[in-house]
Amino acid sequence: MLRRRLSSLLLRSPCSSAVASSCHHQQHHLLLPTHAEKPPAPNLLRLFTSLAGSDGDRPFIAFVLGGPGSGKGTQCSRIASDFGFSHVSAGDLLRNEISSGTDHGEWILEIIREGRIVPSEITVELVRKAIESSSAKRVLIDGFPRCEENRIAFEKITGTEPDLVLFFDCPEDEMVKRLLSRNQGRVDDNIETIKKRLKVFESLNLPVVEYYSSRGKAHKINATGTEDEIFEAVRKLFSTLR
Ligand SMILES: Nc1ncnc2c1ncn2[C@@H]1O[C@H](COP(=O)(O)OP(=O)(O)O)[C@@H](O)[C@H]1O
Ligand SMILES: O=c1ccn([C@@H]2O[C@H](COP(=O)(O)OP(=O)(O)O)[C@@H](O)[C@H]2O)c(=O)[nH]1
Ligand SMILES: [Mg+2]
Repeated sequence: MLRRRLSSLLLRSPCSSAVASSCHHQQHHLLLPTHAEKPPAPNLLRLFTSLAGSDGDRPFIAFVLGGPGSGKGTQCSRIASDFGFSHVSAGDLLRNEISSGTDHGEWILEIIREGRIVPSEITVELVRKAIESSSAKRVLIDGFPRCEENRIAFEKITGTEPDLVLFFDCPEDEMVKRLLSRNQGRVDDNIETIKKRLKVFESLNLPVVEYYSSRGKAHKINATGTEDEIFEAVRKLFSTLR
């Protein structure tokens, strides 16, 4: 059961109490191309070589999605240093809100502790400001949007769609193993919260990947193997940026 690949699931799990009320449940079946199966489409190559995003003034934006523990943060650091991207982690922005003692810090902490999704009003603003304050021409948005409601709010408020979506595809048991040995003292890296996060990921985040897949923007990366092996697949996809 745990060994199943999330991308091949016909998602039927019922909404759990861990699911944010603002994000509704849908059924989805992902049919994504892997990089190995399919080289980047010509329009993707054009976008890469153009440096800026399709709106001219704004940076090239890549959303980086995948389940908890799939290696988003790890791979984003490497993409950032090898390909000149700025790395915006939505989870880190939220944790900064908690540690800097903002008004809503305790509320955000409770949501993260329960594995739920922070309302778009908070995250879209944090992500938007981070993009705006970055001088980089290429930005990775790690771990956002977490649900369709996040996606729609981001696109509406910024008037922008990502140029590219990376999806790290990893079996659940591997993600659980990685999270339980992450050792960063995170309140959500315990088995109870991890189970909730996996449910939220399946029911709310995978539909976002499927949406972008249907728009020809999502690229699936096999996220099993060593960090180096995974980065090799990522590197192939991004190498036209150099
Ligand atoms: N390919 C890999 N194999 C084994 N462990 C990994 C791999 N990639 C990342 N990790 C480790 O797994 C944990 C989760 O990785 P992370 O990048 O934080 O994932 P995410 O941001 O998707 O939750 C970290 O402790 C990281 O060092
Ligand atoms: O756009 C976001 C990003 C993160 N989170 C919350 O922050 C937690 C940790 O997110 P992060 O991306 O750091 O976790 P990862 O998937 O990298 O383990 C998530 O479980 C959510 O509770 C959220 O609500 N919205
Ligand atoms: Mg992360």
